[in-house]
This record gives sequence, C-alpha cells and structure tokens, in this order.
Amino acid sequence: MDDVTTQRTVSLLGSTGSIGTQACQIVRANPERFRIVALSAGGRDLELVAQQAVEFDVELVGIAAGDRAKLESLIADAAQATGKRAVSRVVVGDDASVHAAGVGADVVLNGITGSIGLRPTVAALEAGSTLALANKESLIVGGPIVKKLEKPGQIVPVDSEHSAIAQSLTSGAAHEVRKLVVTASGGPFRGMTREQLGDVTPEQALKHPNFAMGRVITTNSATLVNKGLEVIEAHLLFDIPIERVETVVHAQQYIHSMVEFHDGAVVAQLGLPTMLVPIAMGLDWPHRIPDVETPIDWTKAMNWTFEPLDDEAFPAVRLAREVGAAGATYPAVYNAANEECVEAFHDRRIGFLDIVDTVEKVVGQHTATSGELDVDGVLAAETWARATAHDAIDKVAR
Ligand SMILES: NC(=O)C1=CN([C@@H]2O[C@H](COP(=O)(O)OP(=O)(O)OC[C@H]3O[C@@H](n4cnc5c(N)ncnc54)[C@H](OP(=O)(O)O)[C@@H]3O)[C@@H](O)[C@H]2O)C=CC1
Ligand SMILES: CC(=O)[C@@H](O)[C@H](O)COP(=O)(O)O
Ligand SMILES: [Mn+2]
Repeated sequence: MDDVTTQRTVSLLGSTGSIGTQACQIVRANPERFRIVALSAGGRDLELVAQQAVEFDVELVGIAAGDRAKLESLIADAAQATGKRAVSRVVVGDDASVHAAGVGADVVLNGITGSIGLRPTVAALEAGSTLALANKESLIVGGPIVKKLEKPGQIVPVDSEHSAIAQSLTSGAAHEVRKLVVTASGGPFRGMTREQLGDVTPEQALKHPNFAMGRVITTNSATLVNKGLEVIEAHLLFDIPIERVETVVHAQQYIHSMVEFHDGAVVAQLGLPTMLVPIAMGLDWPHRIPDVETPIDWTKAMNWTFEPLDDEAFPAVRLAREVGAAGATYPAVYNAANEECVEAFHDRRIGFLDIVDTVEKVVGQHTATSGELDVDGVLAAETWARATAHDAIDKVAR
C-alpha cells in the first residue's frame, strides 16, 4: 500500500467538464497529495484550459481541436497575470488526450465524455498508470481490450455507483459476493408512462433530480441508458455475470450502490449525492482524504424510497443487458447509436422515445465479426453504428 504522504502525479483528461473541474477542486484543496502534470479537454473553453494549465503548472496541456496560437497566448496572459510559469508543451489534435494519458503519471483520471475516451484509456493502461475511470464508455465499448490490458487493481472506478461497489466489496471475499445492486435515480421522468414520455423536451431531460453533470450523461440518466451502461460497466469492472447485477430505483441517491454477500448481508456506501468522494477515492485509492464532503445529517427526518425499474417505459436497461451479455462489438454499437441519438434529440430532430427505439433498431441490425477484438475493430463497429443510426434518425426525423 502507498504511503499516504506520497504526492501522486495526476494526468487529468476532460479537465473543463463536470468531473474535471471537481477533480481540480480536490487537487487544489490537497496540494500535498496531488500534482497535476498534464491535462486535456475538447477545446471549447480555451480560457479555462489556459487558467488550469497555469494554475497547476502542468508540463503538458492538450486540446482535441481549437486555435493553438490563441491557447498559447491565453496561457502566456494567465502566466503573466499570476506570476507563474507558462506550460512547456501544448498539443492540439485528435491525439492530445492520448499524449496526456501517456505521460506516465501515477494516476490518469479519464473524465472525457463519450467513447472518444477509448484510446486515452488504452494509453493510460499501457503507460502503467492507475486509471481513475469516470469515462465509463471506454470500458464498455472496449471491454475485452481494456480487460486484457488491465493489471490487477489498475482501474479504480469513479462512477459513483461503481465507487460505492468497490468500497463495499472490501467487506468480503470475491467468492462471497452473491450480487451487485446498482441504484438509479430514475431520472427526471421517473413515474411517467411511455405515452407521457412522447412529448418531453430536451430542457426537461436536462433537469437531473440530484446531480449537475454534462449533457450526454444527464440525457442518458433521463432515458436510463446511463443505468444500462452502468450495468455493463459493473459486469466488466467486477468480473461478475451480468445477470447478477441488479438495479433498484432509489430516487434520493443517498445509497450509491450495494453488494449482497452470500450470508445475506448487504453492504452499501452512503453519502450526499455528489461526486466529490468518488473522485477523491479515484485519485487516492484506497485512502480516504479528510473533509472531502459534508456527511449525511442523521438528526433530520428523511424518507428514502425504493422501487423497481419500469422496463416498459424505459427499455434501455433491458436492451443493455442483452448487448452486455452478447459482448463483442454489441456494447459499442449500443453506445455509439445512443451518442448520435442524444445529439439528434437535442437538435430537436427526434423525440425522447426515438432515442432508445433507434438504438434498439441499430443493435438489431448489427452482426459482430468473429475473432479477437482490437481498437480498430471497435472503431469500425462504431462508424457503422453511427451511420446506421443516422439513417434511422432521418426516417423518423421531424
Ligand atoms: N458528471 C458526473 O457527475 C459524472 C460523470 N461520469 C462520466 O464522466 C465522463 C465525463 O462526464 P462529465 O464531466 O459530466 O461531462 P462534461 O460534458 O461536463 O465534460 C466532458 C469533458 O470532456 C472533454 N472532452 C470532450 N471531447 C474531448 C476530446 N475529444 N478530447 C479531450 N477532452 C474532450 C470536454 O471538453 P470540451 O467541453 O472542451 O469539449 C470536457 O472537459 C462521462 O463519461 C460521464 O459518463 C460518471 C459519473 C458521474
Ligand atoms: C453521479 C453518477 O454516478 C451518475 O451516473 C448518476 O448516478 C446518474 O444517476 P442516474 O443515472 O441513476 O440518474
Ligand atoms: Mn453513475
């Protein structure tokens, strides 16, 4: 086990997003524990990237797209304004996050959104870094590739449910685990019928009951695709058959997830519904950092509710179980088709129900090729899924 006082170097991917900025908050509050040596983002907010790069005095900063000269000038301005050094290496292009992931930091926190995070995940594992994984999509789409590369304990889950399961699993041995129970908020449309879901808007879908997150995961929470992805994620992360990953709707999200052991005991991790503890544990596993989050106030009356998923109104989890059990390129097709449908929904080209209906159509048309899966194979399946989803979207588009 590491010495708690050893400072860990961190490469932070997706630094400007919900996960990325909260990770910065934790690093800022714990400079003796962490030093960010590299960071990357998509490039939509160059001011923030420059400010982060100078504040944390990183050695490498990368953006997927954007104006290099503008970023360099913003970095120079931020350095001058704060009296700090300007970052030494700026990388612009598709491979920027792969470079950031591959610097050999102690921990790579992958907070990129979408399956575009696959190559950085692979680069982090190949570099021998601990991978603090928020970007669930990379594990789901690259399942066998990521599992083959992973050394024991190399991936630490950041997704709140999986962090809760990882924490709960320390209470027993692997052979004593009967099932994993992943909790779900039910999203903003919990309790609605399929008929009522026909007219819901993107604005309504972005009102998550408990968490402020990026647009894709928030939409996925509304369709329950997020829960579908999380069932596959749990199956892959914890090497447990998918049918032993159960779900329950717990709207308040104080219980982040649970493990049922073979003696009948259920061990859970509880806390306020925020990401600070899972991110901090991802960065410093297995240590707990003091005062990361306010604990639950047990002096106040609370009602916590539990209900089964409504598979008829929200078929995303049932479909995810099918693709997760099929493996190969099926999870990548599910995810890529969903990413396209989420965009089409926010562009108001398709309705809310069309998202999962279209994903199901695309999955139904897919035939996986045999043989060992590699990254190019995943990317080819994704390209096919995105094109097939576009055709299906065009057919139902308003
Ligand atoms: N937010 C949360 O509470 C939780 C998130 N997660 C998972 O964490 C991941 C991130 O989610 P979240 O933070 O909410 O998403 P956000 O949309 O808030 O942030 C995404 C980040 O990824 C960056 N990014 C996008 N494309 C690229 C690219 N090609 N290369 C490098 N960086 C890129 C974005 O930069 P830019 O804006 O410039 O494009 C941004 O910094 C997702 O996989 C999500 O499912 C899991 C559990 C909870
Ligand atoms: C915070 C987190 O991990 C998200 O995945 C969040 O839990 C979304 O929850 P639902 O998908 O259950 O709404
Ligand atoms: Mn989650």
